[in-house]
Amino acid sequence: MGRHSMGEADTTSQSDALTLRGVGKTYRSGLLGRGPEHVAVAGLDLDVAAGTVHALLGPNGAGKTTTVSMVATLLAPDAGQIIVGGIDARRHPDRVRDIIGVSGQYAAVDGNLTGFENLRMVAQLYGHSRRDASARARELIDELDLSTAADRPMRTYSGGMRRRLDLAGAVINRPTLVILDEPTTGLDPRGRRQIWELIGRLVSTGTTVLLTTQYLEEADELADQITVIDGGVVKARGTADSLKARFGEAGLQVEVAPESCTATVRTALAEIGTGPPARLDDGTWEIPVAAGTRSAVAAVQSLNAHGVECLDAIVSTPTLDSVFLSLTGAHARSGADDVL
Ligand SMILES: Nc1ncnc2c1ncn2[C@@H]1O[C@H](COP(=O)(O)OP(=O)(O)OP(=O)(O)O)[C@@H](O)[C@H]1O
Repeated sequence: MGRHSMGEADTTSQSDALTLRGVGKTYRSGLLGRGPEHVAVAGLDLDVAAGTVHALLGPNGAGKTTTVSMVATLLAPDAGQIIVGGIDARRHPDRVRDIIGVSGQYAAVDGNLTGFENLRMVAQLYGHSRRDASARARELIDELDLSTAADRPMRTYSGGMRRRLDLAGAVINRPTLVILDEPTTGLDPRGRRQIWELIGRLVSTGTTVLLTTQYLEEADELADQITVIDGGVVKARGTADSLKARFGEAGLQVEVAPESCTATVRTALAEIGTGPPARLDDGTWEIPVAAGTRSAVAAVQSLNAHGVECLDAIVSTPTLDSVFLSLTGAHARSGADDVL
C-alpha cells in the first residue's frame, strides 16, 4: 500500500491548519425563525496544528456536528471567525472547499454504481478528467483495501466498506484538512480499527484531521489534542494524558476477608475515598480516590483501624471515561453500544 500517497497534503509546517475564534451558532425554529432559539455553539475557540488529529469529544447534542458543519462551510456561523489554512471561511467558502474533505457525503452517491464508479464520479465532480479520475479512484481503492469489492454495486457493501469508501471520497481531491463527523459510529471493532488505521496513515502524510466522536477510546487512540465540549461550550482541552491527569479520578479496588461486615467496610473506605464506595458482584469493592499509590496504603490502614482484614488493594490510573463523566456529567459510549 502506498503509505505516502493518500493525502499528499502540502502542509508541512506546524502552523495552524484551522483556527476558530468566538464562533457561535444559534438555531431559530418556527415560522421565519421567530420561534424559540437554541444556542448550539457559543464562543468557541479552537487551534488545530497542521498534520495533527484534533478530536471534538462530547455527548449527544454537545454541538460537535454544528461546529464541524461550520468549518466545512455547510452552515454559516452567526458569530466569530473560522480560518482554514489561512483562508477566512466566511469570506471565501469556495476557496476553503477546495482544500477540505468532508466525510458523510460520498458513500451513498448512487447505490447502483460500483465503488469504483462512485469514486470516479466524485473525482470528476472535482474537475478531474475521466482518465485522471479513474486513476485516482483505483489508487484509493487499493489503499483503502476495497479491491475485492470495487466492481460490485455499492448497495451490496457492509457498513465498514461504505465508511471506507466515504473516506476515500473525502480525500480524493487531496485535501489539507479532512473533517470526519463520527467516523466510526455504528461500526464493529474491526471496522473501527480499519478506519483508525486509515486516519493514522492520512496524518502520517501531513494531512490534518478534525473529527468528532462520542467514543473515548477513539479520541484516546487517535487524537493529538482533544477538546471536550458540552452545551456548545468548551469544557476542557489538552492531550488525553493531560486531561486524565487534570480531571480523571483514580479508582481503588479493594478485596477484604469474605466474613467482613459490609457496613464497616463501607465506613472505612468512605473515610479515604473521594466518592462513595461500591460493592461489586464479585464481592470486591471499588472507590474513587485521589491519584497515587498512597491511597492503597491509606485504605489498608483505615480498614485495619476498623478491624477489617484487607487482602488486596490496587489503584487504577484515571481513564478518559472518568474525565468525560466529571466534565459532562454523562458516560461516554463504549463502542459496543451500536454495532451494526
Ligand atoms: N437544525 C437544527 N435546528 C434546531 N436545533 C438544532 C438543529 N441542529 C442541531 N440542533 C440542536 O443543537 C444542539 C447541538 O446539536 P449538534 O448536532 O451539533 O450536536 P452533536 O454534539 O453533534 O450531537 P450528536 O452526537 O447527537 O450528533 C442540539 O441540542 C441539537 O438538538
